[in-house]
Amino acid sequence: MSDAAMTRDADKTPLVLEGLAKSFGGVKAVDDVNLSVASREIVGVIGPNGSGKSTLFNLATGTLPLDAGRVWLGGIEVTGQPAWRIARAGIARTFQIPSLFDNISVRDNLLAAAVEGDWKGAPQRATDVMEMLEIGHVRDNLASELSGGQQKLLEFGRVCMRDPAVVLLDEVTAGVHLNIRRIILNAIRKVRDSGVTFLVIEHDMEMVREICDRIVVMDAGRVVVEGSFDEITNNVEVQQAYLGRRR
Ligand SMILES: Nc1ncnc2c1ncn2[C@@H]1O[C@H](COP(=O)(O)OP(=O)(O)OP(=O)(O)O)[C@@H](O)[C@H]1O
Repeated sequence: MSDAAMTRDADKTPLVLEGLAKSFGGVKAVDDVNLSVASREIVGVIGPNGSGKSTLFNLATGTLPLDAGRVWLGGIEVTGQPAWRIARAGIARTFQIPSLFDNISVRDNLLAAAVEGDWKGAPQRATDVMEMLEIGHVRDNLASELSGGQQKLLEFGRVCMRDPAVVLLDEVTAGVHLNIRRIILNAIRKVRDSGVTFLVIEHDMEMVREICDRIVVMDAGRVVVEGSFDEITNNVEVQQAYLGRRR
């Protein structure tokens, strides 16, 4: 961590986003978003296409530079730091399209993720992760030989190998077979129970209902509503956001 890093001893909240903002030309992709995610909480981020969900993830992980705002991980400010350094501070993410090493095996993909994160006990952890995600039978296959769903499992496995405190999942179950969806849901719960905090972008409302403790709804770059599944599904503003009507 650089000298510029600041600590907030009183607040070890795993993830705090304060006033995040990002515009592309005239489009306010993320517009003054504030969000705290508590330890072991699974928070869902939903909203129509183009509402700013992926941009929010890119800002939180340092993949995109912020126009304004601050990011805190476990009480340590990481605002403005490069993505690799923010990753080392304990945040890991998946992408809508898995980013794997195509030409090495499943097991080596997992081990490579540990090299980037925490190598301690990596070979055993890789075995445990493959068992949890039910991909042990393809351990020696190249990543490029996997089905789309297996690639999603492997990407989630790579996140687990980094031993993060906070995980950001970007539509991790989109387009996968029901069986793979079940494996991912169970794995998320198991990893959460081990002490990890999740922020998940999800279009699958059934998954949101099953797994999220709290849901934030984005529309046009802003958080419009926050609450439980029942609260947000009964909310008029949410219905307006999804139907595309503006106040
Ligand atoms: N690199 C970029 N350059 C220009 N505009 C961008 C860029 N990335 C995002 N945008 C715009 O910012 C807005 C928010 O996009 P973003 O991808 O964050 O939304 P999203 O909620 O993740 O959408 P989806 O559900 O379709 O993935 C959109 O208007 C989008 O066109």
